[in-house]
Amino acid sequence: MKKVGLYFGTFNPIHVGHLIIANHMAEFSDLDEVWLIITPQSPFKKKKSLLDNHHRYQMVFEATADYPKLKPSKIEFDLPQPNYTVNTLVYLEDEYKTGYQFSLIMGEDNLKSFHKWKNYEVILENYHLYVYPRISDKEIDHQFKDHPKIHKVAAPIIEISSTFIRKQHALGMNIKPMLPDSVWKYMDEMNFYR
Ligand SMILES: Nc1ncnc2c1ncn2[C@@H]1O[C@H](COP(=O)(O)OP(=O)(O)OP(=O)(O)O)[C@@H](O)[C@H]1O
Ligand SMILES: O=C(O)c1ccc[n+]([C@@H]2O[C@H](COP(=O)([O-])O)[C@@H](O)[C@H]2O)c1
Repeated sequence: MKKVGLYFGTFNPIHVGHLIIANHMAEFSDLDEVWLIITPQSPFKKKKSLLDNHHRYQMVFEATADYPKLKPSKIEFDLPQPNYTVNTLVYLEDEYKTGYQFSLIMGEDNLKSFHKWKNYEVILENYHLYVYPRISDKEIDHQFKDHPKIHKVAAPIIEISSTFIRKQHALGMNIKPMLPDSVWKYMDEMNFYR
């Protein structure tokens, strides 16, 4: 049985914060692999300055190329938008009928709004959540505190966001250390976020 952690994100673009979390989960938890699922349209996000799915996928592909336990995934590309995670999980279970055990990876910030996700109770009934620390003022809903399916993983906190990277890059600031080299090169050559 392969234990796979699903790490969903817009990845517009993927940055070292994402990569450090994905690698930490693959190396230091009981997960065998982490799949980075590029979400075409996140339910709570606006489409503004959103790069084409395939470009975002290509950057995740480049970022994870040297990490055999990290795999980019296009599975949401052909699913209805916005992409509700519960629907993707149903699709995944159908595609990978045997030999896989899926779990979700999320930051503490997302856990704090998890009660607003579509059918979150169904997700929690069927899947384990691996939660890493994130800085935010909101409180964790009492129903998620000490929950047997929610596992805290002490991954490092790296407060970088794709929004910051896009904005500062457009202003001509040097954001190079925040991206894997291959991602920086691809983004620069393609003139993204200028
Ligand atoms: N620096 C970070 N450290 C850990 N987790 C992060 C970091 N940045 C984003 N995440 C989380 O990783 C997942 C995928 O990130 P996503 O690309 O959707 O967000 P983002 O980087 O915050 O992008 P944006 O700024 O465009 O909203 C989300 O669950 C998000 O909360
Ligand atoms: O299913 C939902 O209702 C739902 C609501 C918000 C977010 N998500 C998932 O969580 C991922 C990270 O969310 P975000 O908004 O922090 O980028 C996003 O890519 C979606 O796959 C899912």
